[in-house]
Amino acid sequence: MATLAPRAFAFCHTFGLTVWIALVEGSGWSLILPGLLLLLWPGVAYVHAARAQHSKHAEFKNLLLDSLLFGIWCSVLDFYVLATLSIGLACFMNNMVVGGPHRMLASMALFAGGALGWGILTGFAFRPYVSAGLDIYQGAGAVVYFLAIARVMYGQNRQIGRSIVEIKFQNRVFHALLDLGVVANRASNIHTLLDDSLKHLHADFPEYGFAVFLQECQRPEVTRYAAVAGLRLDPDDEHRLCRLLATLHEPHASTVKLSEKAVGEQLYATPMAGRLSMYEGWLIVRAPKLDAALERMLTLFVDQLAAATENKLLHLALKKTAERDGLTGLYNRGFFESALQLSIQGKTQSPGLDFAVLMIDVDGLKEVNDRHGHVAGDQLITSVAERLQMHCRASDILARYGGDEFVVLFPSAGLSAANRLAGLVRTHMEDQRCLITTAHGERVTLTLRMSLGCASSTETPAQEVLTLADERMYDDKTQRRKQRALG
Ligand SMILES: Nc1nc2c(ncn2[C@@H]2O[C@H](COP(=O)(O)OP(=O)(O)OP(=O)(O)O)[C@@H](O)[C@H]2O)c(=O)[nH]1
Repeated sequence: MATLAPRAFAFCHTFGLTVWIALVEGSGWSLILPGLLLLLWPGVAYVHAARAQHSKHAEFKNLLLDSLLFGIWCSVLDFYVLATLSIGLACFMNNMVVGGPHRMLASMALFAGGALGWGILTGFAFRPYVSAGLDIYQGAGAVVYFLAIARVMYGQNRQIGRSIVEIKFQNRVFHALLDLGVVANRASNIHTLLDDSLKHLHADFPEYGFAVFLQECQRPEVTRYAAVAGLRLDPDDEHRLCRLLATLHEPHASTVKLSEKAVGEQLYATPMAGRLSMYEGWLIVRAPKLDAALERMLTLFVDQLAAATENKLLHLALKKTAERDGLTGLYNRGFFESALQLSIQGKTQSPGLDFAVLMIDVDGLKEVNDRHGHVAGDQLITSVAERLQMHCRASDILARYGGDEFVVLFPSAGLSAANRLAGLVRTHMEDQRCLITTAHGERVTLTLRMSLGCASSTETPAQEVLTLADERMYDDKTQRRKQRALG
């Protein structure tokens, strides 16, 4: 399509040449009438290329047909030498540009074939020179034609340059989106997810600065999560920005320009607009200006970030429900049993790898429930859980095993670790006072009493460690009951 104008010029110019020669020779309409057919070809070629499924291929074919037609026409014009040279050169060059040496050779063959074929059909006639005026006409036409072709090539080169820039940008966007997916999968919580996502975005697009804020839907003034990368925001700036975003709480569909006065930098905010169930999210970007490409990119990032955050929130909630006890927040029995199975397997595979268990039972919960109600019983359980948690180390697995039973697994420690914790519980919790509020609002002080049982894989086969700890805990309980009865 781009070559329509140069091609139309070339054929019109050749028609002019034909008329000139016809007038000089006096051959009149016998040359001019067939020459008129030449004028039709650029239009036919254009329609052919425009309607073809692959218009580029159709245009390349048209360039080959140009060679054949011009070969015939050079023969018709008795091989007027300047025309033959310039027209032939134009055909070869055009084909070389679009298809390399092979296509140029094909163009040469068609040009020569057209010229020879027509010569054989009509008898060869040679008239290499007509007049100086015609030479000037032909020379000027050739210059205009080659310059017009150069202009077409310049336009196409610029377009290619622009396309390359756009493709590179889209490539970066694509890579950044992939990065976000990987980061989201790896992150163990929302803070890490947002921090790492923004770090990757900033590494992929160092020319922009990014920030993300998740505000509670019901209370937009409360920002629950925030992450920043490549922005110079001090805590005051962050607060100002959060307040500004809270005022934009009405759902926005697209990116909004934020007031420069707020943080001293030109920032744009793209909303996550309903993509998160519990939060209103904003992706902030520092950019010199907002154009269509940047806005498209921000929408993609926001989609990806919102989907990753929502998935992570759901995943964490599910994990919590599956692993944690609803009342105390400690691990539940299911999680403890899976962890215990791993320890048992570990002991089978590496006999030197010991583990230990401590069982803890709160004495008198039934009485608390009966006397003060279940709310008070719940408070007692929660209070014990919190105190136990304080004495456990990060590697200990503390779980609520039953109503008033707690259990601690020491996955890679022996009996001494279990005894150490049992000692701490006896010293710091036994006989401690625990303040609870009954269902009727009365404040009651209870004394904490607990029965304990420790066992380790150095004492009994791995599968029986928990049973042994349980038996020891009941022995302890029986002992304590006897002592209390005596006391
Ligand atoms: N408030 C409350 N009570 C619970 C919960 N789970 C179990 N219980 C109650 O805890 C009591 C446990 O009874 P027992 O095993 O006899 O406990 P205890 O009274 O401490 O007696 P010993 O453990 O034998 O000293 C039962 O009354 C259960 O109904 C809970 O989540 N909240």
